[in-house]
Amino acid sequence: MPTSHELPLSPPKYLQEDDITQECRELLSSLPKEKGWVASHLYQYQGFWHPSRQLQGVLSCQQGFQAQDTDIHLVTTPKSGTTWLKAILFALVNRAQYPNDITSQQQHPLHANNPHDLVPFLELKLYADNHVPDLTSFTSPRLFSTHLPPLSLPESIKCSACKLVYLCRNPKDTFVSLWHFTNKLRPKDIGTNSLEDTFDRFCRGVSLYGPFWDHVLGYWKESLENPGKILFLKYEEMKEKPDEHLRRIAQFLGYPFSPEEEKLGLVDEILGLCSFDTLSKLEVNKSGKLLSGEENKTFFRRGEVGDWKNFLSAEMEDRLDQISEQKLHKFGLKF
Ligand SMILES: Nc1ncnc2c1ncn2[C@@H]1O[C@H](COP(=O)(O)OS(=O)(=O)O)[C@@H](OP(=O)(O)O)[C@H]1O
Repeated sequence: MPTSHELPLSPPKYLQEDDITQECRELLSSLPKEKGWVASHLYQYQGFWHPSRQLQGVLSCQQGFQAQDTDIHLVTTPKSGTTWLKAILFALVNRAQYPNDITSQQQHPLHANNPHDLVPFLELKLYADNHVPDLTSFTSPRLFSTHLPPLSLPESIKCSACKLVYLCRNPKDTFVSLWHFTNKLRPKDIGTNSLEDTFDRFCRGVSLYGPFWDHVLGYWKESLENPGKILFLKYEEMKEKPDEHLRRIAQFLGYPFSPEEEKLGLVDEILGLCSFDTLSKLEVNKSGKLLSGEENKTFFRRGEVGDWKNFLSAEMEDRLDQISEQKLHKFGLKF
């Protein structure tokens, strides 16, 4: 018998693929399947690619989640700045609750909690592992997050008056960020994915919640049709004029800054608290972990626009530009 210290460590939750229901198992066996970036496989469900554990969360939240009219949902493509916008939305919406803490920036919940713990993903946290979450402790407005494409959102999100803030990022930086992130999540003994191989899969749409272009286009069209429900944002624009965008988000959500708050410099306070520099240096984000096993530090890498230039060849750049042109330009969407 091995002693406890000789037992192999169980893999982090995001790599566990057994904890799924019979219903999900049957569904998986009927779906198109490709090699995964981190977990063994990705499955194509409702047109988008998911690892099995994630798909279980998708099914559970589609079946169980009941939206409320006052809910706020942050919807993003993976690696588009979700962590940043989670922090911003949390600080914005809860600013009356922590007024002095924003100013002193000492006791604010963002100092002790990773943004993913404050604004949980529906399918990756709350409904993961076929869990039925108790949401009674969430006070209005409830803040949730998801990477789901429009078609896969729980019906009640589509039907209720809740608001959606959508964030995406140019596909080149998105891919480079995703490549680094998924390589960090892979167990050491299986090694890293090559840039070329994963690039090809990204271009073919076979990536987490991919095809990237279908995701972005779906929400772009929805936001044009229903601008009061969906606010469409780009990481690059947020980086360029963060204060302007924070005011836009506040207005859209019905939490505009008052003249007094403007005078107090609250916009800059929130942006400072949620900046890459501040968040990435906090102890919780240097050494903490999410319940699902990802280390908090994996969500902070460089936080810049244009880092793709350090990784992609001219041919890769061309290929991504061509796909974007072909798929997005005729709809008036450019990166
Ligand atoms: N505060 C802040 N400001 C600006 N940018 C930030 C911030 N926090 C995280 N990041 C950068 O966002 C990238 C991670 O994307 P996500 O947070 O969307 O990841 S995830 O989808 O939630 O896994 C990743 O981008 P890259 O650095 O290009 O990899 C992070 O570094």
